[in-house]
Amino acid sequence: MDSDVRLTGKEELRRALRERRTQVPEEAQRTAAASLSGHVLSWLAATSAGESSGTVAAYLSGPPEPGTGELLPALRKAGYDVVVPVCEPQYQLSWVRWEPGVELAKSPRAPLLEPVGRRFRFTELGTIQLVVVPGLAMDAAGNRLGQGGGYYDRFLAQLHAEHPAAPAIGYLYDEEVLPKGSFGATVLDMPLPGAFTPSGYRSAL
Ligand SMILES: Nc1nc2c(c(=O)[nH]1)N(C=O)[C@@H](CNc1ccc(C(=O)N[C@@H](CCC(=O)O)C(=O)O)cc1)CN2
Ligand SMILES: Nc1ncnc2c1ncn2[C@@H]1O[C@H](COP(=O)(O)OP(=O)(O)OP(=O)(O)O)[C@@H](O)[C@H]1O
Repeated sequence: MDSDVRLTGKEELRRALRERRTQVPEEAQRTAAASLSGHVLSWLAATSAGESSGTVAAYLSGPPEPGTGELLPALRKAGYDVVVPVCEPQYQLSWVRWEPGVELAKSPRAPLLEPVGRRFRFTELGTIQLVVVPGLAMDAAGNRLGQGGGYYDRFLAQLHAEHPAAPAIGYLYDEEVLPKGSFGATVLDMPLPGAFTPSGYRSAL
């Protein structure tokens, strides 16, 4: 993970970041996923004053994303309801409850697996303690570079309008927290307050 990422156009930057993720050795992937999971659980324990209830909206990672395979069962074990996104038409997300062993099916809209089961709008989920947001990078101002669908920008705009207090935090490798201005942001981009990384929670400026 020590190769430089050239700071050029968004598409080229996405390609370089995806490529760098594919270079992370398996052992380092496992260690990173375990650290990330631990930081999310510690953050939740610290912010919810020991009350492990409510919903965490996370996602099912696919290679080469930082793994959530350890995080999701740890969240359930700690007492949270866990939901993961399903891609709907017009780049909307709905949410399905995740449990260990839940049946998965290939999304018709994205190269991803999604749980089979009842779909909820986020407004039906009760208290959202945390949204764990996927992405390829965050800059120091909290701007997020995602996969390019705009699913999370739309969702986070709706979430912010209805539940302004619900925290939405990135889930990245350390090297993906980039200097401010590393990529262009528009008014539609929803800045994050910070990101979980294997070394800990990294707050945006
Ligand atoms: N694990 C994970 N789940 C996630 C996301 C993510 O980043 N990671 N998403 C974060 O947003 C959403 C899906 N994001 C997507 C972003 C772009 C495209 C995309 O480029 N689709 C192409 C067709 C791709 C194909 O079928 O090969 C397109 O719409 O033209 C698809 C999904 C919801 N679930
Ligand atoms: N709130 C919104 N309403 C309508 N269109 C939006 C909104 N947010 C983003 N878009 C559009 O979605 C497209 C993709 O946006 P962008 O490149 O920022 O995606 P991304 O954040 O990388 O992707 P994702 O959120 O899926 O990870 C752009 O055309 C953008 O204009």
